[in-house]
Amino acid sequence: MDERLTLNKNLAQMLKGGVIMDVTNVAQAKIAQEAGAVAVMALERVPADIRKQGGVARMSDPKMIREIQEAVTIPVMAKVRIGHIVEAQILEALAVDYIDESEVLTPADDAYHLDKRAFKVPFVCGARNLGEALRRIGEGASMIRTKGEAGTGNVVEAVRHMRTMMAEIRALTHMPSEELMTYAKEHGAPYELVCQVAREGKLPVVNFAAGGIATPADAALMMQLGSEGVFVGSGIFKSADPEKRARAIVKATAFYNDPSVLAQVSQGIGEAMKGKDLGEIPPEERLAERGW
Ligand SMILES: O=C(CO)[C@H](O)[C@H](O)COP(=O)(O)O
Repeated sequence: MDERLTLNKNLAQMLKGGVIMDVTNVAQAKIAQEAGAVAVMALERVPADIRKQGGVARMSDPKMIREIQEAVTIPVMAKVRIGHIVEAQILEALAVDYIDESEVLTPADDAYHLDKRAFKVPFVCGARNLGEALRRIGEGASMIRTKGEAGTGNVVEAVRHMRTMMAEIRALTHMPSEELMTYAKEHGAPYELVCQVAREGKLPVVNFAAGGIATPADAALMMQLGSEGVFVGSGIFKSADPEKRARAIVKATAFYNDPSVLAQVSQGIGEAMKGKDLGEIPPEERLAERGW
């Protein structure tokens, strides 16, 4: 099982520097692939629609996932509700490339996340801070994404989560070894993983940013803050011209440190999704608060 976990972690490294796009049908999956996405996330509704329509958001119809798997050659990810063991078994049976145990869907279990070591397929999980990331990695996640606030078109939470994570990692690298156990206790993080981050100055798995990225500049910002790639959903398919915006976000993610390329790819790509101020979202509708 540990060999499998190492393999899965290495597999996720291959996505580095890339954009993973939420897609809800074959046409969108093809747009994503042609734009240069490194993977697609197959789901029935992008987070902005999940937010708008309300109700319980569940794993997508396997038929839709299969159609997308047949239509593209890049990896296909799909989401399960937090703690939903059977949805994860179904996605593994469908041979998706990654499972996202996602707070964007309505949690199935309000106490326990999945034991991801019980599966062969790699998992990606959301986190707002280092403690949460290390708990998910301890459960067997092969990839982390900061949560942001999905479906808002507002990057502020993604920035906050990435800055928190990077600041906590930096702080650990300066911490005297006798303080690490107390840190582990206070952050609810496995001690061995805390020691590893303190030694290496980075997470033991690849770390992407997600939630609210809506422009090429947003994607580049997350990369400059230390992200190793980005997930974009609503920001592309709720914009005026998804094809142009998808291509621009891919290029901006690759050339995140080159303002002249960023200026060029940001122009003439049509209107961005409208977006929401975080103040408009009541606390009970904050998706990032789901999970622990
Ligand atoms: O949930 C996700 C990752 O699991 C989405 O891919 C991501 O959060 C999309 O958010 P947005 O719609 O704001 O781009």
